[in-house]
Formats: sequence, C-alpha cells, structure tokens
Amino acid sequence: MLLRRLALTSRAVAAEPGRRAKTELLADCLRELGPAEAPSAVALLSGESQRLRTGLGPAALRELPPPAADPVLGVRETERVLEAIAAVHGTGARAERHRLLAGLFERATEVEQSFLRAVLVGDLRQGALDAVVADAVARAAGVAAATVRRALMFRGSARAVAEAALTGGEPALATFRLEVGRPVRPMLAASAPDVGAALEHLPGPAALEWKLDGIRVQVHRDGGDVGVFTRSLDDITARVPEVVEAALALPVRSAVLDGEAIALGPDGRPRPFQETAARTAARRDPERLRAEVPLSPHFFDLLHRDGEDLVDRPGRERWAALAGAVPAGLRVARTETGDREEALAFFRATLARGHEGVLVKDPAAGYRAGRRGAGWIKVKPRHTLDLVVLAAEWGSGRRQGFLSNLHLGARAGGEPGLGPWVMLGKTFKGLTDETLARQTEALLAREVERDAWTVRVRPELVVEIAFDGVQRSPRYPAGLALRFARVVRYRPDKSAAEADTVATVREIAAAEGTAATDGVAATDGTAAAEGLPERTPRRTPDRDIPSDD
Ligand SMILES: Nc1ncnc2c1ncn2[C@@H]1O[C@H](COP(=O)(O)OP(=O)(O)OP(=O)(O)O)[C@@H](O)[C@H]1O
Repeated sequence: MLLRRLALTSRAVAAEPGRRAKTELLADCLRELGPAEAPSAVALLSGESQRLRTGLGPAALRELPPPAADPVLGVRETERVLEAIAAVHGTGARAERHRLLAGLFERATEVEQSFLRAVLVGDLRQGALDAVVADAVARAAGVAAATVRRALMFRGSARAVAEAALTGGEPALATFRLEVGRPVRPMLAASAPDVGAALEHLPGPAALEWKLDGIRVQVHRDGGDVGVFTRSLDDITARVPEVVEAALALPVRSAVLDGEAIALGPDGRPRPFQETAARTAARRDPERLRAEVPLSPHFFDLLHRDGEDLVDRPGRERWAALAGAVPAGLRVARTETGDREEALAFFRATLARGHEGVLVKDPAAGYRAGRRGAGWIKVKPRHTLDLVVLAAEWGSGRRQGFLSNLHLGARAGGEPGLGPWVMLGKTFKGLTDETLARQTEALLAREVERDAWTVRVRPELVVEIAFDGVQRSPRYPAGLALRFARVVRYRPDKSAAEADTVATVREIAAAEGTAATDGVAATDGTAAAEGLPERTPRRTPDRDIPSDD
C-alpha cells in the first residue's frame, strides 16, 4: 500500500478535532493496510518514530530533493529505509544518512514529503497521538481498546502490539504480560487544583500519599538480579547502587516495585530536586556521588511478588502486599480517608515536611499505564504546567548571546480552531546561568527559523513552569495567558506529546474563578486564592508578558 494513503490520513487526522473521528479515520487506514503493513504505519505514527529518527537536523531536511510527481513509495518500504538510516554509524555516517534520506525524498510526493518531515522531527501534530493510535489499532483488529492498552503497558513497542492485535487478536495480545526484568509503562496521575476537588473525583474514601519530588524508579528484582528503570523506561541500575541494595535486602524472591528515589537531608526533608536529578543523570562514579548525596528509595506500589502478578488487584490489596514486602521506612507515608478536613490536614502536614504535594488515589483501582481513568490524582500547592518551548528570544545585557525569553506552548489537545501548539506566555524567569547556557545550546540544535530577535524551534523541549494564575488575554490564541510564569526546571524525561493541554489550563482558570467563593484554594494556601486578574487587576497584560527587550 502506498505511503500516500497514510500521509493523507495523517493530514486528515490532524485536521479533525474529535477524538472518536480521528480514531475512525486511522482505523480505516490500518484496515486497508492490513496486518503486513499496518504495524509499519503504527511505528511511523507513534512515538516509535523516535527510534526511526535519522539524527539529521533541520538544515539537512532543507537540502532534500523536490517532490516526485507520482506516488510510488510503500509504507513498509519507508519504515525500512528509516530504520536503515538510523542504523548508520561510524565515520561518514552523516553523509551516508543524508544520501539514503535524499533517495527516499526523491521518490516521495509533496504530501508524502511533508508527512516524512513530521515523522522525522517528531511533529505529527495529531494530539494525544499514542492514545488515538492504540484505539485505532483496537478498532481495526476488532478487539477491546483496553486489551491493546494493557499490552502496550507491558511492552513499550506499539509496532509489536499492533502486529499481535492484527494477526492474532485477543489471544495474541493476552500473551503480553508483566515480565520481571522488562519495565512496564508507568501509571500516571491526573491533577486537581485542590484536595477537595480530587476527593470529588473519586467514588469512595481515598488514599492520600506523600508526593515526593524525586525521580520515579521502577525496580525489578529476580533473585539476585536487580534492574532500576526511570519514568521513561531508561535503565539507571548502575547509577543508583543504594536502590539496588535496598531491593536485594527485601524478603522476596522476585518483585516489581514502583516508587520514587530522593535525596533527603539529615532532618528527613528533601534536598533540592537538582541534587537528586544530578545523581540519576550522572553516568560516572556512582559510589563517590552516593557518598556525597545518598538517595533513598520510597516505594508506593507493588506490581509483582514471588511469581504472582498484582497489576489487576485493587490499590488497597497492592498496598497491603507492599507493606508485607517492604519495611515502613522504605514506603511513602499514606492515609485513607473520605473526610475532607482529615485529607486537608494530611495535605498540610505533608507540605510542612517539605514535600511537593499529595497523591490522592482510588483504593479500588487497578494499576493502569498512563493517565487514563484518573485512579491517581495529584494535588500541589502551587500551579505548575509542563509546557513546550516553541521559540526563544535573544537576551540582552548580561544575557546577551544567550537564548533567554522562552515562548511557552501547551498542546491544543484537539481543540478546534487552534494550531497543534497554543502559546500561553513567555518567561525568562527562574533560569540560572548554567540553564541559560544549556538551553541556548539545546534550542539552537532544534532551530527551525529565525529573525533578528527570535529563534523558532522544533517543539521538543518540555519545561516545567510555575505561575501564579491564569488571566484572560486577547493577545494569545486561546484567550488565556499565564501570570508570573517562571521556569522550575527542564523535564528531559518527558516528550512533547506528554505536555499539558489547553484544557488543563482552562480547568485551572475555572477553578480560580470559584476559589474565592468555596474557600478551598484559600485554605490550601494556593496562589489560586488570589482570583482571576480581571477581578483583582494587579498588572497590565502587557507588563505581565515579560520580555528581555
Ligand atoms: N506517592 C506517590 N505515588 C505516585 N507517584 C508519586 C508519589 N510520590 C511522588 N510521585 C511522583 O509523582 C508523579 C505523579 O505525577 P505524574 O504522573 O503527573 O508525573 P509527572 O508529570 O512526572 O509529575 P510531576 O511533574 O508533577 O512530578 C509520578 O510520576 C512520581 O514520579
């Protein structure tokens, strides 16, 4: 089947706002492609295109041959060429990669070329694409979406899951199981503006746990073998010997644990996040670094113990199993309550100990990859969003020569009338000199175009932004802008597809609108208690959008 079919579908999916309609369009295309070629299409569309990246920058993409008049490229063939390009290494690799890519582009029509460019820079503008692809695979294969998602949780490769679904249906998908030693996609949390709102989302009493601001660790132990994996499933076993030792000391033969590793001070309060991050990022000298900044693991879930899978068990049972396998000092603090006042007291006590916030969890929910289902809800005292850097302005004065003022975008998430990325504001606040230098380098590597002041970049870098509120602003595409935005940190463990959506920002704005009347935000001490700016104007919109100029 011609690549043209997939490229046109991809374009139609991007233009279609409705999630269900997106899924239909893609499912039709996958059905037509059939079991032999649909897995290649899934690999091209999904995050796996990462694996197919050629390592060639935008300059190389500009120097490619003009489009062919007639479509000749096949889907499988295209995947093979991209795989071959990604596999080229050693001296002369750059030239060889470029030669292969030029050969591919030479044979691609205009619509195919633009699809390929999007695949290569990871910019397939389709919003929540992984979820749409998973649902479309289910539909094309005639299996339940939950079965596909479950298989994806156990096996990162969407291609492998698509192949199994389309050739062997439910029975083939059922063979994807938790395997000790192979990391599973982690369960993630939705967020709520305050504890009361989080409790309302859950059917009955909730469990509240400390939200530790460390690094997510998934620990697999099989006898004397231990593997430690991050949120993005990178293997960091060699960097965290103390986590390995803690796992080996547990009274189990095999286990899969989920938790957070964090550097704590002698008083038990968290040390600055950067210290934990530096530990898990450093490849060298783990023993020396360990002596300087020891990490302690704190587990909050148990997915497997001694041959028994617990993934589908309710949270309460998994927690009981965890308590039976892991000593209290290595577990996160937790309470169960349906009472709002009690929950608030736990939240305040957690913050008083220096932690970031709480996780409000449904004790009846199974462990499910991703954010779907909202069995876990996080509540933090301040607003933060994970946004994508769309462009940056050159700094002035002390920051001359550095890209400083960041243009911040949320995912449109399929909202009609908006592009794929929705700009919400700019900031140069919160950047240390070191971050400034690093971000300049990282942004220039992603340059798409520039004028005298601004460099527009590929939307790939995710940055965590704190802000004081959301204000109405006709100058921004969603009619909303962030107040007093500042950089908390870059999030190299997140991809742009995981950035927050405009819908989340609208929810925050809506919650702020009610904060002054229901009083919850005020008692939590959140900035939201200040209310929307048009009710309590403090600065003009112009001055709220800081610029280095
Ligand atoms: N008790 C806990 N239960 C679950 N996750 C926890 C807990 N304590 C800390 N965490 C961390 O909080 C995260 C939950 O929030 P989420 O799933 O949204 O991930 P995130 O986007 O990395 O969150 P954030 O940026 O707010 O830390 C987990 O990924 C984990 O790293």
